[in-house]
Amino acid sequence: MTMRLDYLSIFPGYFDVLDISLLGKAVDNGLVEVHAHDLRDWTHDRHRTVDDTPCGGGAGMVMKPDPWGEAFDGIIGIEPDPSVHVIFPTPSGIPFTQSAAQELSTVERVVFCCGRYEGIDHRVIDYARTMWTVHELSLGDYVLNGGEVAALAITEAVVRLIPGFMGNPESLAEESFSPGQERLLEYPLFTRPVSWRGMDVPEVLMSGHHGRIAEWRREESLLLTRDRRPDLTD
Ligand SMILES: Nc1ncccc1[N+](=O)[O-]
Repeated sequence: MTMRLDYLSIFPGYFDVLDISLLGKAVDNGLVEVHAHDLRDWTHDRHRTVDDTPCGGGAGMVMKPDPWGEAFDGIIGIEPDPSVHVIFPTPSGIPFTQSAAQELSTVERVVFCCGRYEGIDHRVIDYARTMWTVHELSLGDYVLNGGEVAALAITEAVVRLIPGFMGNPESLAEESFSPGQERLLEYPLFTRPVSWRGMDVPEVLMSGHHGRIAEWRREESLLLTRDRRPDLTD
């Protein structure tokens, strides 16, 4: 299965980065197909206007609905299709989690709508909900200037879970937030040299005793999670 990813933005250049590293490899081996679109291509005035002042007053500008609607018609189509997943990255969205990434890694088509300014006219989201499966997702409680960086982060979290993407699927099993791992943070990792600037790799890891190593790692995960993310332990 090839996943098709579309990105709608007034800064489509943000998505050139998808041509490099693992994501580039996924594109090369046909696991994903990436299309970035400039929202201004669906404007008709000389200034290629995509925003206007907010109804009801208030600071900043709001993205007009018309370009989005025409872009949707051109990129996705005019027929409802719940198999298309449309993602609006927004600080007012549902927190994006590894389980959401897991679910999205199985869909065939994802369209990222990257808002700028103060946001997108709400009717765009309401319209999208009548047509496709819509996700308003937040990466965290902070404000970025637009949805592009969040769309890249969500893309990376999702694409790396597509079967066949990672060389060694084993490496996915033990990560933080992996299903079946309970919800524990990953234990500290070490590699050679065994001694580095006066600091040694914990002896247990060099013992070859797999039971004790597993026990040490679980204990470290529990301590770390309790200390940094007590919310995950309840
Ligand atoms: N935090 C955010 N700020 C702006 C746009 C999107 C965001 N987010 O978390 O997805």
